Amino acid sequence: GALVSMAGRLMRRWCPSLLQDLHFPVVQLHMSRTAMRASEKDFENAVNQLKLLKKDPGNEVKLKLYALYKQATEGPCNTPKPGMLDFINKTKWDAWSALGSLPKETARQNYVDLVSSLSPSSESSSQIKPAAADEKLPESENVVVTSEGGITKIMLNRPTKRNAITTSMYKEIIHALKVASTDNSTITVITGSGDYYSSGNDLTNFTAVPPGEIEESAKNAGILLRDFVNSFIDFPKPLIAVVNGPAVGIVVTILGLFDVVYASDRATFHTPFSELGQSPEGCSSYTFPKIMGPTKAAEMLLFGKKLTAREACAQGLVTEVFPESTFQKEVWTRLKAYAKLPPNSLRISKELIRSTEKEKLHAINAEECTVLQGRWLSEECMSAILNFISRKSKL
Ligand SMILES: CCCCC/C=C/C(=O)SCCNC(=O)CCNC(=O)[C@H](O)C(C)(C)COP(=O)(O)OP(=O)(O)OC[C@H]1O[C@@H](n2cnc3c(N)ncnc32)[C@H](O)[C@@H]1OP(=O)(O)O
Repeated sequence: GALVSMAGRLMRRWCPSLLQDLHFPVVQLHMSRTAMRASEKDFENAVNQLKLLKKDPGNEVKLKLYALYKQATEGPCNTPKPGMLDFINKTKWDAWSALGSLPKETARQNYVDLVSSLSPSSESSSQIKPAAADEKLPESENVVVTSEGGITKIMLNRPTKRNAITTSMYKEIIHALKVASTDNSTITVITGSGDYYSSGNDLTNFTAVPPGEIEESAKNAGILLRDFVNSFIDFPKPLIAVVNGPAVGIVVTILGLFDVVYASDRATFHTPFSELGQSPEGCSSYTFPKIMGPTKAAEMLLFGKKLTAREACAQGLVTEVFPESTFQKEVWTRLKAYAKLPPNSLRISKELIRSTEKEKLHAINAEECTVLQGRWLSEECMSAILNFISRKSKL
């Protein structure tokens, strides 16, 4: 005990030197610039962007940046572990080593994402604006965004297609979340219009691709998916899913990134990835086993077991189930009360609950997108999608 407390005191005393030390990667990166590939341009920009930060991001973030930088430029940590009393180098070594075999490309991307989350626009939005008159946000036909009474509601509005999400809808949702993260609202809600919550990815997203552009298109879809999921990982306010009906694919997998999930007893939860020749996304390969245990998660993610709302609630994926007849009334009454809570307190509490996982989630998201990109080019996936289009298969 005495040794630990002495170590703590020394660590606190040595903190300034830890901070200085962590600037090291920036310098080293510039020395090795010529060795970079074109795809590393973003990484280089991120390093430059970091130097423009006005606010010190704190030791914890600097340590993460250090570890990601080392992983991105040198790969997994295989240097000898510094001695017990070499606190600073041991802390840095631990952070780098904790990234395990994270691919260099993923580390680079995570570094870029982390720096972008620290950018001046994020800095200035760390405080919620004082309450002002309720405002109407720009609307599109398929993603309808409204803001009223402290609640920003993002509604998937393509009921004739079971609210399947098109490429432009992904972009609209990303934009809506970005706006909601700094608007006057206290909480943000995602829901669907009509009978379905959403049937997930619009399977025709992949069918309008000219031959010869398939790989490029899979790459772009991977980037879009990564950005989409990142916007949920980073969303700073309480995020609530109001699952009004059946939910399929991506809209189910990202539920692990929501703070609260309310479901009608008519809702079902289905992740048919194997059937589609695909693999899990939305960080579900990590969040589902964590939420429901590995064997229940495997039944859903590997074998596409469809859960009823009550089963999903018993597994911890859903917070509470309401009878369809009173679903909207009960849920919205509750949400209106929650939206009256102090917004800054909610945001700070969410940060406490979620911050320790953020970096890991970004890494998992990047990895899942890389794997999926490969899956989309596979024979298994292409024929599953063609089967759906030609109506030979329905879930
Ligand atoms: C950036 C890329 C990210 C990729 C990662 C995401 C992965 C996923 O989300 S995987 C999950 C994909 N979703 C599906 O596989 C669902 C496919 N849909 C169905 O199986 C069924 O449509 C149903 C069970 C959801 C509903 O069945 P039913 O009530 O009988 O309705 P219909 O099948 O007649 O559908 C009505 C209408 O809607 C169209 N539609 C439904 N879902 C989709 C979809 N996911 N993609 C494209 N279109 C969809 C369906 O084609 C019908 O259209 P019309 O024939 O024009 O009426």
